[in-house]
Amino acid sequence: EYMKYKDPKQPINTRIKDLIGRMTLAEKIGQMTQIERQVASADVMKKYFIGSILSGGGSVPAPQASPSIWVSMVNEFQKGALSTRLGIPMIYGIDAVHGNNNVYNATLFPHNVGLGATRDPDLIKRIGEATALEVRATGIQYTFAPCIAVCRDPRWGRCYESYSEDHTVVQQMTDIILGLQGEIPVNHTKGVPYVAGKDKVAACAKHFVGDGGTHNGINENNTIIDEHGLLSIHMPPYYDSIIKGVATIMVSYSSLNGVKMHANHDLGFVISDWLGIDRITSPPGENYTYSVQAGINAGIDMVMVPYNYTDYIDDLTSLVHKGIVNMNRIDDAVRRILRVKFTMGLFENPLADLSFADQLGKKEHRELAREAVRKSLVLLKNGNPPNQQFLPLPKKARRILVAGSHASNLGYQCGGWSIQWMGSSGDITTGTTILDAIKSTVADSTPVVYSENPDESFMKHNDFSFAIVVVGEPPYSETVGDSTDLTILDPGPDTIRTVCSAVKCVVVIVSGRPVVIEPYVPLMEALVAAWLPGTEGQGVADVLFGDYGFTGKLPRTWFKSVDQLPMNVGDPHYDPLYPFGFGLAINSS
Ligand SMILES: OC[C@@H]1[C@@H](O)[C@H](O)[C@@H](O)c2nc(CNc3ccccc3)cn21
Repeated sequence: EYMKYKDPKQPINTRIKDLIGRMTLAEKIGQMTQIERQVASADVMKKYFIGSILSGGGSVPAPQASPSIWVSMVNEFQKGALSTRLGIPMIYGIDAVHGNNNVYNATLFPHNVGLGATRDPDLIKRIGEATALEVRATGIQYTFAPCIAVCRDPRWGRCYESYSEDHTVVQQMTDIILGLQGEIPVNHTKGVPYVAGKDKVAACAKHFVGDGGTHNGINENNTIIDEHGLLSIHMPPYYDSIIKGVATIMVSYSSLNGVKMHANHDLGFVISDWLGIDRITSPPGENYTYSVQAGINAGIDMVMVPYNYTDYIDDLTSLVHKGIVNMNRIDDAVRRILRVKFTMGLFENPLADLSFADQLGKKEHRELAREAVRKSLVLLKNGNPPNQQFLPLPKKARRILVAGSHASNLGYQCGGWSIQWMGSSGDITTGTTILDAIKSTVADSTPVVYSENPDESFMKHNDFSFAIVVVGEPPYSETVGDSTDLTILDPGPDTIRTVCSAVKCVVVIVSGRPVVIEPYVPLMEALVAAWLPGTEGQGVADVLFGDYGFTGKLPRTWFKSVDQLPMNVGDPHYDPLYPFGFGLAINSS
């Protein structure tokens, strides 16, 4: 029989009103529930009216799963959702934060800190477009990106997920939303969620608010800041995201002046973080009923449970029956969720197909990533006076040495949130290491010798024209990445000392943030910040050997010593090694 909510010709508000009027409490609470794929099945979807599923970091249907395996899994769950009385489609979310990074063979773009160095919003928008296609290749319609944190202290383990310490750079980079979700039509009401269609995905501005301003960069900790500081530093990127039609906003684990954001009171829909409401109490989960009450009444619309969904559903149901959570709050939450699902056409196209399968890791996207790598490189030193500049390197040379822990390690150059939640070392996916990039860039007649950590004898008994030393940080995510010393992974410093005292060298730093480098700068001819470039290492060689110039500018202050932290551009005691915005160019004379 005809039902208004199923009619795409009806205005969205009419469809929402009609559908919500038909829904039972159980169906409404189901929409407010997001579960992890490991506890999901078609039967669970049908029985509990679940509205959303996610892949946590590294959670894949099979190692190196192909697009067709992903699509089959997503469609299996979707058929369960569609078999419910009202047939409300589910939405599947994943952290595609630098490409569809959990998926083998996906293009992994530079992490956000590197994209901030490009100062190129159009590039970032194109990255959003490519990312949307590679997410849809796996049948997924929703990504927990962009992270629009304004990281104020590089000791924070998630600082590489932040575009910049300067909110204006972060605001510029919210253009990625237009790539992920699609450009907003002129007649679309500003601030209302917008997702164009089958080749676009719903996005998620995160983590609301002040995640990048926690005390001493301690993850999930307390952001102590006055209203002016909050509204002038951390909030502005949310205005830009909402104006650009962002579909969802994820709440931060962190607290604001002692109040947990997950329990703090006002968008598309608001989603909690993983176990986010459990962490309202300390210890987490101590009083789950209270967590549900506080979270939902604070304005969370969908909870990323992600495992104990029957507790969540039972607790919320009884809170509503007791009138502790008002039905108006439930209806508000469900309306926001349905608005996103209707506006993105999920009711008309609930099932994925393989029409985007060839988008995964396709050449054009890798070339785009390579362009992003080129533009993300920041030249910090080039030559020791009175000599001429050292870079660009000649492609023809007698013999080149490539050394360092990060020269031939795809996992290291991708960083966290790469195939595994915390990333990992070695050949994690398809791509080009910096070593391979150098080899394919130099003249055929030029020998390239690779030694990860050569000793003095090796250096003494070998003759090189120059050396490229690639060192930096190991991959990390979230709290594991919190650091108070910010040192380069051993034996990086030794490699710099041993190689650069024996032959002229350029040091390339692969890191998620500024690291301790000041003691070694005098030893080197040139210094390049490469951040976390992702799979397309060719972009590094493109610039080192002069096929392209250096255009990157520091998106963050590079400190002299960690004792100076926190230290941001504009601070009175500003005494950096290299200031925010710094970046040398090759003079073409
Ligand atoms: O992966 C979902 C979210 C992510 O979008 C948030 O940015 C981040 O804060 C976040 N942390 C976790 C918890 N970490 C986790 C990751 C993989 C397996 C188990 C736990 C999940 N999530």
